[in-house]
Amino acid sequence: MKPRVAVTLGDPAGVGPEVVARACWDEDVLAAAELVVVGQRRFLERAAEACGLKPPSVTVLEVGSAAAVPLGGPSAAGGRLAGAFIEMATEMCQSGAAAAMATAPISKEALQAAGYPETGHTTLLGRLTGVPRPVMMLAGERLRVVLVTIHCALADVPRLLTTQAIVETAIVTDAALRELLGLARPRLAVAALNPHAGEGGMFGDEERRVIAPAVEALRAMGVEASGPHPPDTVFWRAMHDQFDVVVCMYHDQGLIPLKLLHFYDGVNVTLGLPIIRASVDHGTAYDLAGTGRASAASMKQAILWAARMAKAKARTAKGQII
Ligand SMILES: NC(=O)c1ccc[n+]([C@@H]2O[C@H](COP(=O)([O-])OP(=O)(O)OC[C@H]3O[C@@H](n4cnc5c(N)ncnc54)[C@H](O)[C@@H]3O)[C@@H](O)[C@H]2O)c1
Ligand SMILES: N[C@H](C(=O)O)[C@H](O)COP(=O)(O)O
Repeated sequence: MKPRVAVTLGDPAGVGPEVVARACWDEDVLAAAELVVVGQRRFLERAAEACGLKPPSVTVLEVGSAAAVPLGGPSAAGGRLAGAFIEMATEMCQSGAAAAMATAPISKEALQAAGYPETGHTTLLGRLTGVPRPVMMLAGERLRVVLVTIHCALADVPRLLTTQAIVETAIVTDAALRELLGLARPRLAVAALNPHAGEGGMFGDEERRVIAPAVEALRAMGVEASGPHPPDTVFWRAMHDQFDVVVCMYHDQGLIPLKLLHFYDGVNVTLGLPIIRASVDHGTAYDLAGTGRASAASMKQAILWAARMAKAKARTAKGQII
């Protein structure tokens, strides 16, 4: 049986509805999952028209008000609807009405203009499911990265980076790669923060004070972790199969290499939640909204990943080997 995947439309002012409309016509997607679009048919139809497609014959769960949302920029109205779509998809996953969710992009600015205190899906899903530290993983065929600190100012990173935060991120990652991706013994490379891993303390001491103790603690717990590795070479090594995932100290450390390799087909997966969520790796692309030119490759991958992880989770729950 195909897993039912709740697909949110994202911010209606961005390219979300267009990439969802395209994905709803994709043969691989339709073969892998039963789709329920969580949003509003008017946005899906507007998007299909922009893409030169017929409106997809997919179930649409109507959520939110009939407020007008102008294309091409953040607004409180768009943020309010985007938030409502995520809330509904989460409820569906929690109640068993859906096996997983796949999300189209939202704007953090619009979400906050609508009154949400969160900085994106990851923290919103954390609140809705009662998980204090969900882990953001971005993944493609060639590279996987997880982030210890996520959406914060670069100046705040050294303060937020603690041994405990690194250990918790790595433990969630280790468990999720086993359960959802079927890796028997995930190899985690923990990146350093400073150039050349601090060069013995010449360029910072976070490696010695914070990161190395985390690696030691993880190894004592049986996690196959190593590091702190110099950041300028660790991604290349992971890409050449020396590691299964790189544990990154801050957002752009991990997302620059990931998006350079996988902008079109990368996915963003939230680890450590009681529900399954995969997402596109790109944003609202307001500059493309309404043109029909946005690539749907990442949206397609997000739905395929959501379906695959839902199946793996169901098999693990039944005690079968993945
Ligand atoms: N999954 C998510 O919800 C998610 C992910 C990333 C960024 N965002 C948010 O999106 C908003 C805009 O962010 P940004 O401008 O930094 O990044 P962006 O990804 O929206 O756009 C960056 C560039 O990539 C292009 N692009 C993006 N998606 C594309 C696609 N599918 N096909 C072709 N080209 C595409 C855009 O036209 C733009 O030139 C921000 O509020 C950001 O926080 C959301
Ligand atoms: N850093 C994420 C990315 O670039 O894909 C992104 O901003 C999305 O964040 P949420 O999944 O928390 O919305």
